[in-house]
Amino acid sequence: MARIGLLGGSFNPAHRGHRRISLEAMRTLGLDEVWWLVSPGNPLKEGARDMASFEARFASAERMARRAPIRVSDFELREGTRYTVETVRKLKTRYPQDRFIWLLGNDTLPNFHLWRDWRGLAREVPIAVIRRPGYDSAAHAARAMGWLRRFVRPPSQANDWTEWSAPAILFLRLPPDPTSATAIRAHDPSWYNRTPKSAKTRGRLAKPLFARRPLD
Ligand SMILES: Nc1ncnc2c1ncn2[C@@H]1O[C@H](COP(=O)(O)OP(=O)(O)OP(=O)(O)O)[C@@H](O)[C@H]1O
Ligand SMILES: O=C(O)c1ccc[n+]([C@@H]2O[C@H](COP(=O)([O-])O)[C@@H](O)[C@H]2O)c1
Repeated sequence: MARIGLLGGSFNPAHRGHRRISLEAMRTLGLDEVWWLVSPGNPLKEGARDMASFEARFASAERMARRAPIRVSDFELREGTRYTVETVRKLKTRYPQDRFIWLLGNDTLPNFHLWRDWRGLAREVPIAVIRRPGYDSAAHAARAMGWLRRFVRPPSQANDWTEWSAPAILFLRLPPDPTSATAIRAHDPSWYNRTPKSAKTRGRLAKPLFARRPLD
């Protein structure tokens, strides 16, 4: 059994905040790996004009994940899933021997009640929430927290998450990292026009990334 953290995102682009929170979560939750699930299209960001191509976002994630126990995955593109609840159900079916925990930044909590079947998602996997500067009060006042609050686990039990039955939600006490893709795009507005030229990346995308097990 591997203990796997799932970080879904647009990665538009990936940045050192993604890497840092993944490594910190790995340590705190006793994870073997973190899988970055590059979203083909966040259902709540449909039509976003500053969204780079999937290939460019995937390549940026691969660069940022280098030399870390982080796997960048195109699982959602291959499986045709757009909603996290579907993705997680497919992952659990595909990798029944592994245990998954969903990682998210607390900036996503205020809109979590808009995710498709978010209660169903919370029943599938425990959720670990990572603080972002400036989002604490909005996250705790989030509409979804009205229901999720009763499932909050103390940070002292973080390493025991595989023993929990979902729903379970844990607020990790990690040093907040201010990095954001929005700020990076504001600084370099043209990045999303670039597409990766590397044949290596095209080759990687052309064959199943998860042929057997992601780390094989
Ligand atoms: N610095 C950070 N600290 C904590 N969580 C983060 C951080 N950056 C991203 N995340 C989380 O990682 C996941 C994927 O994030 P995403 O790819 O959207 O990056 P982002 O910086 O939030 O992008 P954008 O600014 O475009 O919304 C989300 O759950 C998000 O909350
Ligand atoms: O399932 C949903 O309805 C849903 C709605 C909005 C966002 N998500 C997921 O949330 C993750 C973070 O997305 P983003 O764009 O904020 O990086 C990513 O995996 C999305 O697919 C999922």
